[in-house]
Amino acid sequence: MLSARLNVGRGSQATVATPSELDSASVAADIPLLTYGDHEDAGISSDKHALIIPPFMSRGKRVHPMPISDSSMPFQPRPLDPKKDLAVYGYGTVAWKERMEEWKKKQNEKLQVVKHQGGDGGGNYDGDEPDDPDLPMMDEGRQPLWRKLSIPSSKINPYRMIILLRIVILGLFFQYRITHPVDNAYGLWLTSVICEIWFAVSWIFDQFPKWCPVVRETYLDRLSLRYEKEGKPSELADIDIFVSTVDPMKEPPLITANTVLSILAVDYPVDKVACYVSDDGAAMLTFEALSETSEFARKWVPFAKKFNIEPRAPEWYFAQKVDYLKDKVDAAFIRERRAMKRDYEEFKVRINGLVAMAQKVPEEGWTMQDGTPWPGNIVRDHPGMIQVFLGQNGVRDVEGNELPRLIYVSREKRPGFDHHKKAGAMNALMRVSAIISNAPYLLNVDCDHYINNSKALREAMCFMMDPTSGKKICYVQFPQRFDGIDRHDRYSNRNVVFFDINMKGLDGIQGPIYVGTGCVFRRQALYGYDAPIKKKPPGKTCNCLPKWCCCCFGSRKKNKKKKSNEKKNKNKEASSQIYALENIEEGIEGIDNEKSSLMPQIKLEKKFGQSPVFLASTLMEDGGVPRGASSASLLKEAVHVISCGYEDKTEWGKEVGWIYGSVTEDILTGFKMHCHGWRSVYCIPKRPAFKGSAPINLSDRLHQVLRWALGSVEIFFSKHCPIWYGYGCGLKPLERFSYINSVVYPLTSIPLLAYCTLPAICLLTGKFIVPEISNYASLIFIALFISIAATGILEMQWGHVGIHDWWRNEQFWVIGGVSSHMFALFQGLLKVLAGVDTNFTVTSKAADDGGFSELYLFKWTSLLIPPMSLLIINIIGVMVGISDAINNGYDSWGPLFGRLFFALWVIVHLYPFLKGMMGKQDKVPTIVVVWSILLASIFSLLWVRVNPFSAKGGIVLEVCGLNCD
Ligand SMILES: O=c1ccn([C@@H]2O[C@H](COP(=O)(O)OP(=O)(O)O[C@H]3O[C@H](CO)[C@@H](O)[C@H](O)[C@H]3O)[C@@H](O)[C@H]2O)c(=O)[nH]1
Ligand SMILES: [Mn+2]
Repeated sequence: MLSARLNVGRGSQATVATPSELDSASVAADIPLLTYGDHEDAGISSDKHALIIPPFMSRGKRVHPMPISDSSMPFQPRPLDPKKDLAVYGYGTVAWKERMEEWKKKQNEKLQVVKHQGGDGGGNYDGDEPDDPDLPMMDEGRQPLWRKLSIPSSKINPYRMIILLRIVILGLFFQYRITHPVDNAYGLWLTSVICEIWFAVSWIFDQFPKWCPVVRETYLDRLSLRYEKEGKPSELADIDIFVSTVDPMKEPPLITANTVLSILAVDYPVDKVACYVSDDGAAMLTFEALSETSEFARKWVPFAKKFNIEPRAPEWYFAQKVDYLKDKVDAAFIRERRAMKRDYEEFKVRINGLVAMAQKVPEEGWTMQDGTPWPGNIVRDHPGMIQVFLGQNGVRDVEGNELPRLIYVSREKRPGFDHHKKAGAMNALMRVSAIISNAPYLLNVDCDHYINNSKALREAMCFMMDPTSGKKICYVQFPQRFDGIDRHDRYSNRNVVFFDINMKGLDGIQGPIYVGTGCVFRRQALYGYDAPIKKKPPGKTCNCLPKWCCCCFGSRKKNKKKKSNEKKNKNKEASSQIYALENIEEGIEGIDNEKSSLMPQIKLEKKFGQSPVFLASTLMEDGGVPRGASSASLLKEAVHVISCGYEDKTEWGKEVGWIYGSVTEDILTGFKMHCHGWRSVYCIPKRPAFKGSAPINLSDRLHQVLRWALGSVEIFFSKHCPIWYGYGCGLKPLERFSYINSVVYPLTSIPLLAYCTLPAICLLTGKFIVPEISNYASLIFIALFISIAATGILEMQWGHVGIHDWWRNEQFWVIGGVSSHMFALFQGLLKVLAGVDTNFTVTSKAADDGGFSELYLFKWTSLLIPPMSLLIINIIGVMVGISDAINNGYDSWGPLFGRLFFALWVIVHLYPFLKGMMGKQDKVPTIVVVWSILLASIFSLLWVRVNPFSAKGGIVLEVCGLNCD
């Protein structure tokens, strides 16, 4: 039996025993399983073996040496990277080549008559993107890695025309509305006009960011030609991938495991991928499941790569049907697929076994295999934990190939500290990854968002690594796509209108907003730096000009920096010198404002916190791990940077990393970057890059929308409100419009609620919000109606959105508006006025996908009251109106028509809600009925009292009585 040492905080050490099946031959000594504790602990360095964190398999079939080597050796965690190491030996080669390529490209561009196809009204917002589709270049590898496709002018120009027309019509409409008050229903008229003005304003904010939509096309083959030259190691950049998970009960480990497997099997050089899993729940279940996953990955990854399968998340892969007869699949594949399926099934059984075991927590908490208690037993009060499950040196898959790294991280939690939910978790991962792998790019995904297109990372790299435009890009956002949504998408979970229309529009301005998952970042952009200033036109040779001019060649700067790093390859103590030198260089080269002022170490510490290793890593724009630090200190450092107090008095969450202060940390984080002048890019590969799950029952969906809206309200009331924040910085006006739209939309719930109540009031009182309509007025109304429909239709056309998706979106806009958004508004106000904290209710991700039983699941929530009440009073209104008309004869049908139309508009929008309420059993839960009838009847009675419509009052109650049982 082998025992492994556990690094414990507060000076003690414990030993963890792993099962006896451990292959002892592969391990020479005690190996720590899990690193945790606080920074002050010096225990690590006292034990030589503790310097080695093994990527181990807890059920222990194999133990592998750790990529972080012994302290006596210079720290060298990865094999030579040709791009970086070339820089060390002869800096000239790469940079020179790039310059040549750039020069040639520009020459070619000059020769070309640049055709601007279609819709240049919006034109090219940022000058130097490669816009020309077909430069006849000789070498495919030198061509741009992507190009922008404008929407054909035949589609976009009519769209713009209609928008302008709609503005004119709106103007006429308001002129009429304001000059024609309704004398006998002044209140109704005023309310409706105020609502309409609000709708018009919010329409403007929503509409204009869609003025110039673009889509983009990537060229993966060119990326490959450029950076993966034959016979040479790949020059693609490293990527650290972050997976966040918090509650293994709501986020089943099998789902997280699938996401992790899809990451480990991604089509990218293995030594350039590191997967970090953040466990905010400090759950031993997650830990154990990950351990199983790393073992299963050794079979899964080679299989997935060998047969080039898609998607590389086994659950979803095996859910696909393969027609063995149709596609002439080869026998080896069939055999191996079958075997793999069996293996996966066994894996699932093991995971489910773990889940079953985790259902009942033992009284004394969880115990690890050696009998020591699991450090995360108290979820709110536990040390930081790090475990490297897979590393690169020595960890092999069953075919003997290397695997990407897999690292479990659970940041320290102590009572009395604000952990900042997901944003805090992401920031902790950012620091750990900076110390362990420090890739220049990061990808973050929710635990349920697996990689559906194994080339997704390459897609992102086409933008990020593009020599001309890449440097300005802070992130590449992919649309969120979903599995397991009912065919009708009843609650508009797919969000197609947002992902296929709004986001494409934003891509034509300054880039899509960040949506929290499926997004590849430039690490430097997350560090709160400004975007690089626009390059000077090439042609000037840098060689003959003073050094400060060299900012036109970022690559040179970096290589220089590498060089200086290389030389000072000593140890941590010498690192302060590195900063000084780095900073001098930065200062001279003046690449960005913040770094340009000589930034002494103290200043850096104030910004990033007190970790010399981390500070050093931030200065390496090209990534890579600072040399000269011992692995002991790195290990200590990694645990140190995930400690609770680390962010105290730093800029984390304020200017650096994921930004705090809102449960929708995503909007805020992206917003900050755009304010720093960065541009983002929207990438929609043909095969969706990522797929996730969405809440499919009504209550969960409403709660999700509530959280989003609450996040927006939080931003609205914060200093980061886009209405006031960040003028005079890099944020473009139309981009600002969109951010304003994304934080004010919950306010629309108030006028929306009023507007949905109006038709019922009108029907009950026999009054209306418009006076007797003239011909002119009806013309305007019809024109407005048509222009609204036309913008919708044209939008659907250029966005390739179906009418069904569009309609669902409209419906859910009303449903969510009158329930979730309104509650969010009040919760947000409570937070501002009374300091009541908001919490992040995680949505449950269903582990089994069959049958949509979830769809019909009914969970009571007060969110259901307002839409239900609206529905009831409008139905009552319609009945009263009709019976009234029947009583009063033919004449009263004319005026009734407008009111009925208005009420039916509300009812059809709320229809999916009604269906959701019915559940499967066609029965509305009693509590909802009671509440809604109560509200609706109080309301109706009030109206009966208030106005002399009393003759029909009896009918109100009668109808109600008939209707409601
Ligand atoms: O304290 C927390 C709370 C949540 N999460 C993670 O945050 C992610 C998103 O949670 P989920 O409940 O799935 O929220 P959704 O509404 O589905 O998520 C969308 O909206 C969120 C903002 O509200 C974004 O953070 C997400 O990336 C985006 O997919 C999950 O991976 C969680 O594990 C944490 O890591 N720590
Ligand atoms: Mn989710």
